[in-house]
Amino acid sequence: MSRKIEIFDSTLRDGAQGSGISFSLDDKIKITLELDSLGVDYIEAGNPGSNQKDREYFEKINTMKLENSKLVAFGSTRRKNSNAAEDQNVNNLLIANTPAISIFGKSWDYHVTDVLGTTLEENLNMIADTISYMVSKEKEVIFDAEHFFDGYKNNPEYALSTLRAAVDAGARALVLCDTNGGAFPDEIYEITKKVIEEFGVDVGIHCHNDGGMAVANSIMSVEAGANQVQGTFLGIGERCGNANLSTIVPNLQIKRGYDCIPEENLQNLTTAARYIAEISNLTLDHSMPYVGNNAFAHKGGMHVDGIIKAKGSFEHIDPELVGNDRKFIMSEVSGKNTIISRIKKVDPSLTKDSPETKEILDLLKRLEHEGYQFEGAEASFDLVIRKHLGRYTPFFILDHYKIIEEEKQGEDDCTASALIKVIVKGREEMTAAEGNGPVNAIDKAIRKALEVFYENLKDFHLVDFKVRVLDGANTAAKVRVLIDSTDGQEFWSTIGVSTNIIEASVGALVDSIEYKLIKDLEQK
Ligand SMILES: CC(=O)SCCNC(=O)CCNC(=O)[C@H](O)C(C)(C)COP(=O)(O)OP(=O)(O)OC[C@H]1O[C@@H](n2cnc3c(N)ncnc32)[C@H](O)[C@@H]1OP(=O)(O)O
Ligand SMILES: CC(=O)C(=O)O
Repeated sequence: MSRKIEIFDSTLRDGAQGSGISFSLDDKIKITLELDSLGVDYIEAGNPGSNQKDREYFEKINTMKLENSKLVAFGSTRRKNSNAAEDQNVNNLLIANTPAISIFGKSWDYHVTDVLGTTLEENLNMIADTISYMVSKEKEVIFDAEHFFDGYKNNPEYALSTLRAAVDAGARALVLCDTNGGAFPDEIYEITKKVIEEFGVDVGIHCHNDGGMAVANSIMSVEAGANQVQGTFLGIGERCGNANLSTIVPNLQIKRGYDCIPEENLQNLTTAARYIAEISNLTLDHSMPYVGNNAFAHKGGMHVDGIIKAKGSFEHIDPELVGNDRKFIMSEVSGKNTIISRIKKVDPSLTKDSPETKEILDLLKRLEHEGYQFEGAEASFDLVIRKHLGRYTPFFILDHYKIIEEEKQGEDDCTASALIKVIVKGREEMTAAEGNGPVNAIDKAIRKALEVFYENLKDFHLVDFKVRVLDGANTAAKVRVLIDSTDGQEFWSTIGVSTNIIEASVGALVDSIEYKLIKDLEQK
């Protein structure tokens, strides 16, 4: 039987201490339900002594039923020279009505004297008094020993005495915190081992990432015997963040055989990470291990060739295990194997050795040399393939366009108008539109003209527009425009390159509309 490691998620508490993170009440509820369905053991969801939103959250979440996770409220030991039963913040923890409570207390003597401003003895009393009060209220208490590793290195006897005070008062688990995030994996391993030998109770690990080692440190603590890992789901948190659970869980479960979340839920890891990023209003780092968009993306031609021949040749795990996908990225460092799967979508009879495949690869490399970058614009590359293979009949011709830019005073945000003429099946259509900038105006005018012929363009819109100046900053430099579009079902990206920004934008826009029309026709 594999050893059970409790997964303790603090996205909603320590994650919320990350710069730029602000969860609404609704966000907190959604993230809680997602973590519960993934099967994490504990969700530390807030500090009811800190703010009204956290108090409202506990009120609301307590009306819902969680299937897998225990809710935890978080707060400090009582204030110095007082009494836990009369401490407002301590009592606020009880209002949260959670089965478990995390109490954090000081374990570094320097913090006791210089931050709390009290005696070493009084800090031990604060720990013992607060925990025994919570235990008397039938709470499961998890003691977060703040700055434990720094404290241990400075004064091991005192750091251990804080843990002793917690255990004697009834704490169920001792969590060793690398609060400043500067410890090394070997130190974490040695110190965790000593604590486990000394106390024989459940021990957890809580690491911050200031030295870039939070994941490695958490894993070394588990290897030393810890059976709870605290972290945040995407590694968000104060300063450089917390240990990233979306990396730790698969590392422990797939690579080391520990039991972290139900086996069948591992394949939901990527979806959960993307959902939590969306709710947190974050762009998920494409390179994030296991769950990032590029975690299994192959660009080098030889790597793609290797993967096609032998799946394990350039991947540490099968991406499906964590619900992620393998991707091949088109670029000037591609080989024939990278592009053949896209060519086959247009003409299944072609193979890697067909002359057309070599011609398209050469064309790709030439276009990339001219400034195109198909890595982020695969829809445009599909059109390049179709055009080269003679499998492309344009749905429309943009005969000409004219842009008038306007300097307007006042509130009106329309700053440009476009006049365009399109030809569809021999019929001409002229339209004009105003927009917030020339690209917006021309986009509106083309759509207005084409919707007369193609009703399905009504549900299509642009979601992102990026411009990059190529070869230096002079005014004759080329620009590359990338447009992301969606019709609510699918996202696609197209590219245009020119010395003229409007021309580059129109190129990307026309490709995007053509791609949508071809896609819909073929799906009929
Ligand atoms: C390592 C960690 O992540 S610990 C968690 C840190 N998280 C947060 O700080 C977010 C939530 N915090 C808050 O909302 C606020 O700090 C509150 C409401 C809890 C407290 O606010 P205030 O009462 O105004 O105090 P403030 O935040 O300015 O100062 C912290 C106080 O807590 C005391 N304190 C700090 N740690 C502890 C502890 N473990 N036990 C008891 N008291 C503590 C400090 O000594 C200081 O009190 P003092 O001014 O009397 O010396
Ligand atoms: C408790 C906590 O968040 C820390 O020590 O980092």
